[in-house]
Amino acid sequence: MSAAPGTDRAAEDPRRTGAGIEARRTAGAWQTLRRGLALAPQLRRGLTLTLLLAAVATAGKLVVPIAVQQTIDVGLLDPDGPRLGFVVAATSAAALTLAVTSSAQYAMISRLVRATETALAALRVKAFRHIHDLSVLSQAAEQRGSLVSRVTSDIDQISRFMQWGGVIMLVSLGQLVLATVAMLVYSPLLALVVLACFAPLALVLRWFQRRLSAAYDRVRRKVGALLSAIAESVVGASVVRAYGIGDRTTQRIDRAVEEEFDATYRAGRFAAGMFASGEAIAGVATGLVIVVGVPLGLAGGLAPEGEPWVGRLAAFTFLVNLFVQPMQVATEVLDQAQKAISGWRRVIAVLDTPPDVADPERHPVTGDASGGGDAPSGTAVSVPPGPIAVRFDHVWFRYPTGPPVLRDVDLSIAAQSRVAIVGETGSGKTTFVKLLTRLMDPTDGEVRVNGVALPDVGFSSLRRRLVMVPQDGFLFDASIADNVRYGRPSATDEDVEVAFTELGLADWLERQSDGPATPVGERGEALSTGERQLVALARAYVADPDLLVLDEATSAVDPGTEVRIQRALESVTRGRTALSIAHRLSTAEAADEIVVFDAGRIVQRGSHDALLEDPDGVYAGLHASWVAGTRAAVDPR
Ligand SMILES: Nc1ncnc2c1ncn2[C@@H]1O[C@H](COP(=O)(O)OP(=O)(O)OP(=O)(O)O)[C@@H](O)[C@H]1O
Repeated sequence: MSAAPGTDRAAEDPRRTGAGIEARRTAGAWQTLRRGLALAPQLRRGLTLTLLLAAVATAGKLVVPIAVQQTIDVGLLDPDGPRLGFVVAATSAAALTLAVTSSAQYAMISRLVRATETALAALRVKAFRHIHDLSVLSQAAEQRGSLVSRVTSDIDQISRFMQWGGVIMLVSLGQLVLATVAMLVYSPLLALVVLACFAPLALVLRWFQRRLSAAYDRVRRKVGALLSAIAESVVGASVVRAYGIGDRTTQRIDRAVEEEFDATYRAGRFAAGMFASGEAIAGVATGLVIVVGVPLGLAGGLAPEGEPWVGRLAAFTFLVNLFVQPMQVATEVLDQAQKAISGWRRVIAVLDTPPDVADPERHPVTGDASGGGDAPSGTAVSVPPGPIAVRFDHVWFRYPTGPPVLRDVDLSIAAQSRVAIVGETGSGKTTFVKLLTRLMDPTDGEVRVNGVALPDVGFSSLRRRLVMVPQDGFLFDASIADNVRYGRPSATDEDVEVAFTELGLADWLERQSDGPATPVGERGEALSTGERQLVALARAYVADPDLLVLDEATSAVDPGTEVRIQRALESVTRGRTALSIAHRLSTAEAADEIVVFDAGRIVQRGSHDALLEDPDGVYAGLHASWVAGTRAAVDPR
């Protein structure tokens, strides 16, 4: 053996370890935003025009206060009497400006929505494809499920911020600056009064926002708990009924509903408090503006000597409102910005995790499995045509968390031979076939098909020529025919029926209520375990691979179905290289060769009869227990 078998390339890769992912999660906000923008270039497209429109929309906010001031001071309170012509001109100009700025706002928001949705849709596709590629080694199926939901909610968070928070942030900031400048121009003293009122509000809002943020976190946790309580009770409905634990399950759901209600109500109260205090302080500030402004105006402190000041005071009350709005939303927007940045961080961390098993068609085999590279590399090859021969060249494998489970497996399998893989539970059989079908890559050594190393083979060629029928033969919630078509999407109804006939299952198919169109239910629940296997075999048959890998189901089926499965297996493996993980004596007996695994090593190889000649061998032991098991099944006494 050339390299230390305990060295797991995947597990040692710093990009894939927990520490590596954690480091990326704590990357700085600026760095994260830059990476985020690089990953979603559509966000930057046309951004200059969008920002310009935002500036126009924000400037428009000053139209009303200025129009009010001009109408009163210049139009109505002119020393020579009201100038109605000016009032009409001023209000018309204001209306026109408002129409322009509202259109600018509409255009800005729709541009922003289009840019973010396009970018985030592309990001979603990229992230989900990548999660799919992360495959079996580092994650169990459930972990992948939670990764999918995490990425979904992270991207939603980013989208919410980009479309709502981002706009508000831009407009609010501009609004705050404009309102402050306008107030300072009209009256620096009154402006100071307003600023003094809002200083404590900033503190109050910060306090509310902290609590609100914690309260919303709690709501999210409670919603999660509620969903999992409901999902568990639905998925495990049969166990709940079988053990009569319906009451306990209902109580758990009731409790979860109550806690979710409490959390939401509490968060709602904080939000109400936050907005109410903003409104209250705006009211106080407006009151103070009047209280301080009127004497100030009367004393000539609001306008130059001889000029009217009432309009300025009225305009001030509008400016206070313009000033308070950004203050009210600022903390919430900042909170959203934080969440969006941490969402970006997590999505980037997922995208930066190199796939355990990279498709050379999509991820170049240059050692740079950066995860983002979708460019065709041109290095992918196809499995050479003809029947498939397999070579395991001193293969070692260990899962990231444990000791080696395959040890120096060195094996050649001739094309078109039928091989049964046998061994005690946990001896490494499933791991062996996962390496053959490239669900995982060896820690050390190499697997080749027709002389080509598996990592060089493009997935499209690999999946066409090598098919694995897993133990549970997963069925989708569709008809029997549609499930079979997953093996070859172009298969016609006739092809499907021919497949069942060829496998000796025509009579079974006919007996189904609606023939090939019979729905199988969720996960195939409307069929028995054995029947699900029959459909899975028909699916493998229409896929017409050159190498078929079967993980035989361990669950017992009735003798009639057992005979059908054996017959179907016999047909489906004919003329192909076939490897079966055999849990049944009959499968082992029918094989051309049996490979016996024990504690990760191949300990015996040969035909059934030859292997039985060694009474102390592992195979003889397995055989004895099969025979005993079969006898017990026939005669349960
Ligand atoms: N995802 C995993 N992570 C860590 N260890 C694993 C994982 N999958 C399997 N193992 C371990 O690898 C060893 C071999 O497992 P494998 O599933 O290949 O055995 P098997 O011979 O197919 O068993 P069975 O007949 O029960 O299916 C076992 O010790 C198992 O605990």
